[in-house]
Amino acid sequence: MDALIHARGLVKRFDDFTAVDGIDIDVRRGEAFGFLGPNGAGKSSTMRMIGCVSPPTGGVLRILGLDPRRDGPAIRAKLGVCPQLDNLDIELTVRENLTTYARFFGIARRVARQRAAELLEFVQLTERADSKVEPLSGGMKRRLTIARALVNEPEMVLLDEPTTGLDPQARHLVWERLFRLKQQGVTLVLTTHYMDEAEQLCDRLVVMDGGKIVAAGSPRALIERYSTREVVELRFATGSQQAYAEKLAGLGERLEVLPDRILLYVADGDEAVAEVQRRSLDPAGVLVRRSSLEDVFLHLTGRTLVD
Ligand SMILES: Nc1ncnc2c1ncn2[C@@H]1O[C@H](COP(=O)(O)OP(=O)(O)OP(=O)(O)O)[C@@H](O)[C@H]1O
Repeated sequence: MDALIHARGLVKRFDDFTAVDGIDIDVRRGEAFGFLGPNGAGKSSTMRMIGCVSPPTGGVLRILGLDPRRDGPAIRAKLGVCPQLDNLDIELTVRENLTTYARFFGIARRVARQRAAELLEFVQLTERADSKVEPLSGGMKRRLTIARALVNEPEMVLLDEPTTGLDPQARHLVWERLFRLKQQGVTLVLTTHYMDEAEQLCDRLVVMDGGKIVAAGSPRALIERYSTREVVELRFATGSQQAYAEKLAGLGERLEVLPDRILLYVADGDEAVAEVQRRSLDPAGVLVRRSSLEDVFLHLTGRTLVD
């Protein structure tokens, strides 16, 4: 197996706090690999170790077959990094952000200009090439940061929460570009706390919580293993959720009581709704949907991903 990232028992400690608590991962060439988890799960700390900007405290870590403790500069030269917060140079134009960055990699000026033009086309910013960065929308800045991460034609691109803070339309544009990169065979490694992002983009992912991996696999395999086919969401206008939960006993495989709704895990949602009606429960709101990674996370940790 051609593992671009190989980690065994990887640990990151800050003083006496353990942010990453002995994780094992293998990322293969050409796949999109995700770290899914809530804030503070240890995703960014892991990414920073992979990006060779933060040394591991313990365990084994190999990136592109090299040792980050010894070969940091050589590894970084082959990576594209899209950090959680855009750190573009706001005094430069859109194009200059790419050409200037290219110089850090020793790319000749003429090649850099050509590559910048191609990348701006790719991220659909050609028309803004000569404008300053400041007035760009959040989505445009994100796309420019992604373009910048591609300047050195990296073997692997690291994206820390690529669409956090973007509106739905801007998120879709970013997803679409990342999907295109994936189709071109670029290995993508991303962190996210959005289950839909993980489902859309990742071939395989690990679910992290409290510095540990609590589950690993493809989105589909995780849903099949840890959830049911459908979920019925019930909202009750009055009375205690717990009292309703008791009346729903025996319905479906599993039941979760959240502060604002009850989730019923079932094979057939419509059948379950009919049974709810037979029991004269009369919920104020009913929604039948397919299981998602959110349900996997809830099942594994007892908490929702985004509170
Ligand atoms: N430099 C640091 N010093 C001390 N603690 C840190 C440091 N960096 C991160 N942590 C702590 O480690 C834990 C994991 O943080 P990390 O940023 O890796 O989580 P995350 O899953 O990426 O969450 P987020 O979505 O907020 O970035 C957090 O509790 C955080 O406060």
